[in-house]
Amino acid sequence: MTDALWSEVTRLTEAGELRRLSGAFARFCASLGAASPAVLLAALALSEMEGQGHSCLPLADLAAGPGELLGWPEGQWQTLAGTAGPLPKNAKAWRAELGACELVFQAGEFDYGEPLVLDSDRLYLRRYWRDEMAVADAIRARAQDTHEVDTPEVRRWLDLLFASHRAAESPDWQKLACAIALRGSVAVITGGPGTGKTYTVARLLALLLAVAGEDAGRRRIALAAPTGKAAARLKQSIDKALGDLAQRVGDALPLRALADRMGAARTLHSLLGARPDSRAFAHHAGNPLDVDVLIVDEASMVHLEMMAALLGALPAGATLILLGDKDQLASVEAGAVLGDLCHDAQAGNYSAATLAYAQAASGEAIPGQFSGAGGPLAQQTVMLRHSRRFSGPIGQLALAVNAGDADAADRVLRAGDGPVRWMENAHPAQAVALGVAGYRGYLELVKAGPGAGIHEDWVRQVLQRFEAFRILCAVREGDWGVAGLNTAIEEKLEAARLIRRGGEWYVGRPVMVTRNDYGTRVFNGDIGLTLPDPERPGSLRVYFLEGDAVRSVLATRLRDVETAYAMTVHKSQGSEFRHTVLVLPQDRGGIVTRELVYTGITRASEEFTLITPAGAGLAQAIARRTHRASGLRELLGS
Ligand SMILES: Nc1ncnc2c1ncn2[C@@H]1O[C@H](COP(=O)(O)OP(=O)(O)OP(=O)(O)O)[C@@H](O)[C@H]1O
Repeated sequence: MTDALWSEVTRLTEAGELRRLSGAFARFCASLGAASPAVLLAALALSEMEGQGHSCLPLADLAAGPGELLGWPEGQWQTLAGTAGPLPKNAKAWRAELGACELVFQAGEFDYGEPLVLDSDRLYLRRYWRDEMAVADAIRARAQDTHEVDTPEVRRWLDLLFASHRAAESPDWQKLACAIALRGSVAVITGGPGTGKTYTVARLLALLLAVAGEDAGRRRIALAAPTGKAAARLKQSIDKALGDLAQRVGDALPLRALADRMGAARTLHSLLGARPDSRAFAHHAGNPLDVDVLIVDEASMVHLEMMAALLGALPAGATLILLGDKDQLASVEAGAVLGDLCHDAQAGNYSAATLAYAQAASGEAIPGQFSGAGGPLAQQTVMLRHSRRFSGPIGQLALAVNAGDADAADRVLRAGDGPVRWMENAHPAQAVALGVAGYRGYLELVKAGPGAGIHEDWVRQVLQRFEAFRILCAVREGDWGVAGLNTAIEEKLEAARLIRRGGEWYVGRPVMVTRNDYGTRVFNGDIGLTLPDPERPGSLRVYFLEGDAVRSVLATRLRDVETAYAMTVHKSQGSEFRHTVLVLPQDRGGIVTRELVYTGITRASEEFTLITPAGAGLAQAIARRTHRASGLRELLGS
């Protein structure tokens, strides 16, 4: 009876329409025991959903046909579903069908370790269900764990710490964020670029120190981020903010000692103790992290499994502060954790108790429009709403895109002066020419060599110049994608005699690491430049910049890398470039979304160029939201 289904699965797999893994998973389910073709079809769809970052398959989507959600061509789901015989007609009927199957675990039943889990009206792969439950339970428990605060004392400190400026917004959400974070064991501070997340968190650290009294010197504070670059950036900005603050508060608080004691910011992988060839980390509930306060930046990049591992490894008494921009693209892997956690961030939905506490502790009154009946996490979440370094045309464009206002975005793009440019109806050659011009600066410095100067200083300068410009793509394949542009840019750079390729590795080649390698300590997403090894003439090393520190690995030791003149917007998260060029492909439906365009724009600090071919459908892209199915919001009770 399942023959028709398997032959359609084979056909779709061979046509590249279906992941090989999904077919294999469905067959694995079939091998475990009696499962109807309908259940096998659901397992197949669930695996495809996972491949696209969804943590579950809502039964309503299954009943309606998840073809659109999966971005499948019209009719493809119907054809596949047709081979599975008559299917349950609605979510309720699917629930009954799946609930009766011995491959499906339901809460309350004896757990045989079935591969599929049905929770409420969502179907999960067991691993994602376990992670989602773990994240929801841990966050809920932490959000409810608020403690008594000496509000007059906190107010005095906040007035001192925020004394040097007039708030750019009313109420002063930065001050409120400190007060709210102080009382709990979790806080989420979200905001767009330049809204002062790190500025705020530096003051929060000072506040924690101030109220810790005699314990202050013993508080262990750790900084972390999903990538090495983001971690280095976090440390740099916190150090700077603490340094500025120290100058002002003088001896009132030992802030310099605090900065020294914090040590370097680490990647989440390294903080948790990632081990080669294992998904398990050295730190977990049985061997928790040795921290009192953990600050995680760029939290939008943290996927579900990582968040579950992080929360599992955090001691109960420690405080977790998550920083990030909820409107950026979600993590590459499954989940949209920050987005889910920030469900109430825009509206606030603060309870009367939160409003009263926040006013007493900060002196700031949260306007009535932000009051509501949000769950426990909403009470511990603050959105910073005013950007300080992003107010010009780039900021206006980002705001317009984020608000879904295609007309406003169009106006900024067409103004045609200043730092924003739109090359419309363009040809890929124009993106290539821009690339050659943009990369010329660092390649000329490479050609000039270190001269009589210090090799490391030259390397740092070259890397900094390379970091000033980047081409970002929405897709990997095709003339408008990473692969096509990298090839074309390399050819043109060679023709312009800016590079000389003798083989795969050549002087000046920028590379991106595509897989974690614990042996060489390079991680997925790290970007480095290939330059001569000063110790061994004729051999090449790849140099990575982390903050101001330079690290290098012998080029031949790097296995999983790709050339990185152009890279995907996804991989650019956590980085910022002086001039960012965003290349969008022809609209093929589904790929280019509002979050992708917003993330691309917000990578630019001084100059932004958009390049689109005819028929790019920018307005449609801005209207299209990324949707990731997940049960986290419901599980959190918000
Ligand atoms: N209340 C404030 N008063 C004065 N300057 C501020 C204030 N808040 C932020 N700034 C300044 O604005 C700039 C951006 O702040 P910050 O780096 O903390 O933002 P961010 O939200 O962390 O940005 P990103 O998302 O890019 O990391 C910094 O130069 C910071 O010193």
